[in-house]
Amino acid sequence: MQIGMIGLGKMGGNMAERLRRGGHDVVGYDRDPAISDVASLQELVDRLEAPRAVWVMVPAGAPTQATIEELGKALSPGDIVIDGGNSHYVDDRKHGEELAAVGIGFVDCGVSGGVWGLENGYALMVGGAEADVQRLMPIFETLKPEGEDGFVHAGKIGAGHFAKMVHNGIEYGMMQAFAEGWELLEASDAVTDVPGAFRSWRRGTVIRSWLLDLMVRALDEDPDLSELRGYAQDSGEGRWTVQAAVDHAVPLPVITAALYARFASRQDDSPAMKVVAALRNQFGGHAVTAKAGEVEKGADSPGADVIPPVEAQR
Ligand SMILES: O=C(O)[C@H](O)[C@@H](O)[C@H](O)[C@H](O)COP(=O)(O)O
Repeated sequence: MQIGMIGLGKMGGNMAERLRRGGHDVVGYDRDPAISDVASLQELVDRLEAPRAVWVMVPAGAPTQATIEELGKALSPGDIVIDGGNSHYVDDRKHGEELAAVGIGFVDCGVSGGVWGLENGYALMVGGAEADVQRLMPIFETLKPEGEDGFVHAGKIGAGHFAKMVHNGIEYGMMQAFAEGWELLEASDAVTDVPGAFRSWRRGTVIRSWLLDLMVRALDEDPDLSELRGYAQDSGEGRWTVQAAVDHAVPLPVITAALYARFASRQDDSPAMKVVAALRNQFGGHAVTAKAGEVEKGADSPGADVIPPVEAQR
């Protein structure tokens, strides 16, 4: 079928390519004229036959909001907008209502698979009215991985991004568990081949998974990850997962800790731990470490209350 794709970056560009390979007629628009098929969003709309389907694949937040507002003015009743970015499900409800007011359908679609999706297919989590989703099935069929799984019509508008948000929360927790296991193996001298241990877990174990495969790939490229800084960004989905958990009073200790570990990774020096050190010094005279890195003496001798690693105690 014919579809417009707005945003031809590493996700939208690859999705447009997968759709073309699947026989669809894709008209792509990007702010970068070098990769765009048309000069403007209006030209994209003019090039599509009504009733149109336009897939928005731009960063969540203000860029998605601005694009949907523009489409609300340029499209006609009966057309459908699909938001395939990592939008907050709360925004979907607002976008759905705004477009419905001018007769335009709206479907939210959480997309997983990253840069591997072009070849492997993208897992799709869709929210919207049954009739709109059915109309878009040829597109979803081409984008999704081959076989039965990799697609869900999760519920009404917002459900697709809600499902993707929870998926990402799980992603945070799983990645953090691999990360902590790796740090412990590296800290101890018990296992002399740490990349080998991870590689061995890819077959037969309970924790074999794509994330484990990617971990092995990263260790193949840089066996002790010495090229990287321990600094992890986040793009919002983990925060929204924790916020939703608070709204529903659902305990989410693992995902919350994984999110906070990312925040901690961005601090060169922890303000909170300064307070802990200062209070230990105040009430117990325990040693503190000065900014320059020298140990300042408290009532204890420096390091007296530091428990040595188990290996050193033997
Ligand atoms: O399923 C996926 O393909 C990923 O989850 C993808 O959507 C993206 O890599 C994350 O959104 C990154 O999220 P953070 O920047 O929050 O780690």
